[in-house]
Amino acid sequence: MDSIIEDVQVRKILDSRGNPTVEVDVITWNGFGRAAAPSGASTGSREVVSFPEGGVDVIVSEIEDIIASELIGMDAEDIATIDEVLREVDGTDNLSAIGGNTTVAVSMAVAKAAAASYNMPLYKFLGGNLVNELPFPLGNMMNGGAHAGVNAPDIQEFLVVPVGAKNMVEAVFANSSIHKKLKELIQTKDSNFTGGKGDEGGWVPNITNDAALEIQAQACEEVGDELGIEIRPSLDMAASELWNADEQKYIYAQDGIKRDTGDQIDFVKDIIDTYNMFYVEDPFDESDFDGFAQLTSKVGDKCLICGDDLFVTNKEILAKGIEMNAANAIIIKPNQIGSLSETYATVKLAKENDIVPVVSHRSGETTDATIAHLAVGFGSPMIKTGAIGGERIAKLNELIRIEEELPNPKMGEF
Ligand SMILES: O=C(O)[C@@H](CO)OP(=O)(O)O
Ligand SMILES: [Mg+2]
Repeated sequence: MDSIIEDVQVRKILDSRGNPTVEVDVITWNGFGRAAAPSGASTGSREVVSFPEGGVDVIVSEIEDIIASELIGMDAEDIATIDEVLREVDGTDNLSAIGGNTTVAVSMAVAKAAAASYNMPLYKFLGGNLVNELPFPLGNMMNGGAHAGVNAPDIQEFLVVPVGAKNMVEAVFANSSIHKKLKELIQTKDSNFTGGKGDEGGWVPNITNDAALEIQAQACEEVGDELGIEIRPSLDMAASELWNADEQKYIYAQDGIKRDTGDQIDFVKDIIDTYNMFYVEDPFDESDFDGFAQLTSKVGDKCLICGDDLFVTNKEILAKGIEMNAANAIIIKPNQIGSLSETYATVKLAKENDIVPVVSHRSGETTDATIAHLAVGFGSPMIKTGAIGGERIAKLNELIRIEEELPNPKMGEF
């Protein structure tokens, strides 16, 4: 009774890039849940479609009523059934009729309303009373590729993980210290640096990939020494954006270099060895399971090789990756698959097969902090959600609050 849905409301709001997105309110007899959907820039081709034709306006003017009439009277606790109803309402495989961003925002708002109906935080509603692990923040420090301008490095994201942090507060502030340190270090390499930032709050320097890798490592070492904790460099190469299918090469425009798959394997392996990388995401094109598998077999014992565009949070595609030993980590973005229950199914399969699930933001975000709760509730040892900027700190600060609430908090285990 407490969690019976009484109303569903959809509105158009801004995302961090100034684009429209959907926010959904779900009202139950005794609760209320609100969630907003993010948007990607370097999207995987097998992701569900974010918005229907006509965009957010059509969702508000036409789809809201259809969803509300289906969901009113249902029990918000029954998330999986509600997610099925949303898929039925849509009727397509890729959610193009009502949009994966619509379904995911409804799905997350339903879960939050169910939790609120019983006066519970979402992480506890999803994970139970015994969850006590917090995710290490994978923080974005410098941006290139599709998240930055023409003169930036080709590698999309230069990230760090404060693997030695003993708690969330220490981890979050270690990342912000690295961010500050990098501003100084960029200035030594790029005298025209304006302090400009990319879509996720990382700096956008006009320097080569090599120079960026060097100062990333230097910042980790210097700040790590100052704070007395180990901080490791990481990357999201978003290599689908670099792959030219006609030439069968990865194009590094900033460096004027083209690499075939063999060169790319050597290049990435060399970076991992040289800089002691903790984590490398999407080092190959989204269709190249074989390239992923080759790299994972070479370095998977010492580095997380993570599939984002490769797996698009899709359980069936992950199953193929598991069979091929393509990766040992997976990015978890609810709006790639369109619902909370399908997101959970993918996380579960990953964990059962020792694949590290990394709950993640998108490059276009809102101040919605739901993914902080998903990371804790699903027991994800790492969360990728930037380092600074309002829409990024919304999640990090929520994790600080969750740490304070937990009776026995500890950092996650890999
Ligand atoms: O590639 C990525 O991992 C993400 C988030 O960092 O970017 P986007 O949301 O543009 O896909
Ligand atoms: Mg990625």
